[in-house]
Amino acid sequence: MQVLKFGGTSVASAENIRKSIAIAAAAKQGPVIMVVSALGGTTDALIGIGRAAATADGAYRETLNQLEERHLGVAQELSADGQGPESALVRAQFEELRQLCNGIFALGELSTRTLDKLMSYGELLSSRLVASVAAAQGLDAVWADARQLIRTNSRFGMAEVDMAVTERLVAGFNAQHPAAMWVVPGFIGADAQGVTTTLGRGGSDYTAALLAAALKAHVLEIWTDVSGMMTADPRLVRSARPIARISYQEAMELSHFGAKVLYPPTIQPVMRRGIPLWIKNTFAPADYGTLVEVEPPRTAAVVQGISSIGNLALLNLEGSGMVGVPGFSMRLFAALARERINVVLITQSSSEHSICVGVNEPDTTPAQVAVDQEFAVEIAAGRIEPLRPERGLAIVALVGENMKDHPGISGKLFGALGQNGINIRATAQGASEKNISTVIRAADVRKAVNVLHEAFFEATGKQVNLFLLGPGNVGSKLLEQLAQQQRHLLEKLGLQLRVVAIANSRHCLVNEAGLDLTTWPAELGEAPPLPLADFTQLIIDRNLRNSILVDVTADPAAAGCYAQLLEKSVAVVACNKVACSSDYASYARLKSLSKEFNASFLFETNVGAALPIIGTLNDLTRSGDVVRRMEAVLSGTLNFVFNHYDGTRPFAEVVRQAQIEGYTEPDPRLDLSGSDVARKILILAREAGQAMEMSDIQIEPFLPPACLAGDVAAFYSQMAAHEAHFRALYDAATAAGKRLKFVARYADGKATVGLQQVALGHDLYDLRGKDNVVLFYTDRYIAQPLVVKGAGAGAEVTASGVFADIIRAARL
Ligand SMILES: NC(=O)C1=CN([C@@H]2O[C@H](COP(=O)(O)OP(=O)(O)OC[C@H]3O[C@@H](n4cnc5c(N)ncnc54)[C@H](O)[C@@H]3O)[C@@H](O)[C@H]2O)C=CC1
Ligand SMILES: N[C@@H](CC=O)C(=O)O
Repeated sequence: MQVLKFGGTSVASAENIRKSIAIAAAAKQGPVIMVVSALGGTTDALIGIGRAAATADGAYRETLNQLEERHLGVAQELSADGQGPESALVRAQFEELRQLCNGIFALGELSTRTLDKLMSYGELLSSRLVASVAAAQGLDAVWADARQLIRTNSRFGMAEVDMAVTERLVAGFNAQHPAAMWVVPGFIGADAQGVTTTLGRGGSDYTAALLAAALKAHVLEIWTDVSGMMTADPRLVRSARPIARISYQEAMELSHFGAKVLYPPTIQPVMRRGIPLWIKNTFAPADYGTLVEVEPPRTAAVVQGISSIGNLALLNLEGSGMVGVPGFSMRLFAALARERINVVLITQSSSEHSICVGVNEPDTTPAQVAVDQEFAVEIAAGRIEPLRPERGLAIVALVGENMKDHPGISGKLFGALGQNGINIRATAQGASEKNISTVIRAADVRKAVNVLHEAFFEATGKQVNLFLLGPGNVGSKLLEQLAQQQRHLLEKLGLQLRVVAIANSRHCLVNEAGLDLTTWPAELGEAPPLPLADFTQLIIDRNLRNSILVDVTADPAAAGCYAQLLEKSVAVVACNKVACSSDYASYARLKSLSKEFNASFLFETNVGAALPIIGTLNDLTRSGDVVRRMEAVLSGTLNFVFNHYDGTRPFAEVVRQAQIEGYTEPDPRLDLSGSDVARKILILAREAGQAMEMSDIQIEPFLPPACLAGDVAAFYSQMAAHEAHFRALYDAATAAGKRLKFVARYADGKATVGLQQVALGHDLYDLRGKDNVVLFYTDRYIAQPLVVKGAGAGAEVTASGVFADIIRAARL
């Protein structure tokens, strides 16, 4: 004996009905019971018709005609010569329906009893059609009226089944009709008086389970339009995949919490009898689907699925008067039960100071009224607060029986949500540890489910969403590197980096699915402008998981956006030095926001481009070492200039070459004035633990003041005019057998930057090209410093440093 249930889409057209009959006819373990739903969309249409008729809206007649046309169309297609009994059958059913609706119209009333009768026609029609066609195909098929098989009470709309009577009725029918195939309407039953009832929306699954249990079937198959229960809602998570085998308990948890594939009450009757339940796809019958059974083989999967349900409200009952007083919970739940309000989730703090329950959002106001009435005396006496509802929430839950043997699952769950700025309003976990539920903002559901799916199901492919400001010299190199390394990142690091937005000061290009990193330059030129504030808001509003702002500008305004983003747990990676070298309070605030909101704030390239200078300093201080002194060459531009200037070419020309080769700041006066080096030593001192300000750095300029008096063009012409000054500096150093180096020094909370003649043998003497070097003297590195040295400027290396920070932020 095999019970197969076909859902609304599986019988929505003549073609689908033929497919479904073919599947049932091929069933190996006959006899077969086919339980069918109404043609997709019929039940909603019938409800609409009934409501219209009850409110004297004559339009119900037209809708009824349309519904009849649809059923007649299917019937005609199904009957071989267009003259089969199916059309007459449909007409007869619609004649009854018309009379019923006219009665509703005349009375102006639609009781739950009448609504059940009205809705039953959907399944009565579909099942009669299927039975007739199956018989016409030569199958030994009979139509079995579920109202003579499923006995319920008279709770119309959601009738409860009397299993003992149902089993007797099913056994009696079985004895009288030993046909190879029964076709049964799902969803409906009848009470002791024979009045039609319904089992709740989705109840056809339940009908099938009841019959399977009554007949002790080998298997119950639910044929639907998806290939089984998925690891998450596929409308939310593109990479969701079917779960092959799952326990009854897990299936129950998943179906209760939003996996719409299965009507939750379905599992209980088959579980009681240990009958396997197989969810299959009518449109892809070769797919394995999901097998729900007593004890599925143990796999490595700890979490089987992630479920989500929206439209939730939390009701918070709080007050000191509750502590240690028995009976408060009982009164709360009794008050809700009296209003027939379903409690979806419960949590209570161990202090007993508050109880929090989750209810369906539409129940919020009735719940609030009922509870405030119940506790009116205590509220008036100030012993408890009036009920505080919070709307706009949702539940996201992890489901899996193996969770109970694995520590760290909750930690991973909370960590993944926390890193993405998703605030958890309440949690619930039963002692069985099959389900860990979190209540979050409804607006965060998509992000949360994706983040958790990545954390628990996707060993490779964490999606990271980048928003890039400033595709200039460094930024465009970075985009080039990202494009080249995408495959490597996915294969080796399991990172799927997507650039969602690129903005320069004139245009902004956005694509949530990820921009094409080969065509962006042309597309950006055509893209509309987007003010910086709107760019920041775009990042927040898109609310994408693992979002990172990559600031590759030199703009103070861009740096001004970091705080707002960190507060939303959006990570910030910056080679822009403005934020870390502005006033100490702002720098410290960003560092603390990064900690508080668990979002990386990384800026390794602020000093020495991609050289691991800040990382090394952090490693030293994190392990308890104390930086006493630093000596450094921190300007790639100045090192390049003084390494290349020997009087044979004008000084200004060498500076211009440094700019063309991409070592200078967008404004080269910052390099030549020493300000850029001052910013860098300030950042190092701060990272070493000193609360220093820019005004604490002593800058010893070597440029004649006239060079900095005008704009960049004047800067170049003034340098040319002061060639003799630069020549004299060079000649003096050479005469002393020394080299010119622009040196930064930090010791005892004080720092200086300035041009110096460095003698042969000094650590800074032999520093080539655009290299940087930092010598750290610490409590552990006393006589011999820890030295970091290498290329300290240039678009390629800087971009690679930003890239490394992005990877760090992504892997947090
Ligand atoms: N070149 C180097 O060796 C190193 C550079 N850096 C830093 O890299 C940053 C960028 O330098 P480059 O690429 O050479 O400069 P760049 O001038 O070539 O590029 C800057 C880009 O930022 C854009 N931009 C400016 N304001 C913007 C805004 N409000 N919104 C969006 N885009 C904006 C500009 O349109 C331009 O595309 C600077 O902060 C610099 O200090 C850091 C380490 C080394
Ligand atoms: N302009 C800077 C670039 C890196 O910060 C330099 O020359 O060092």
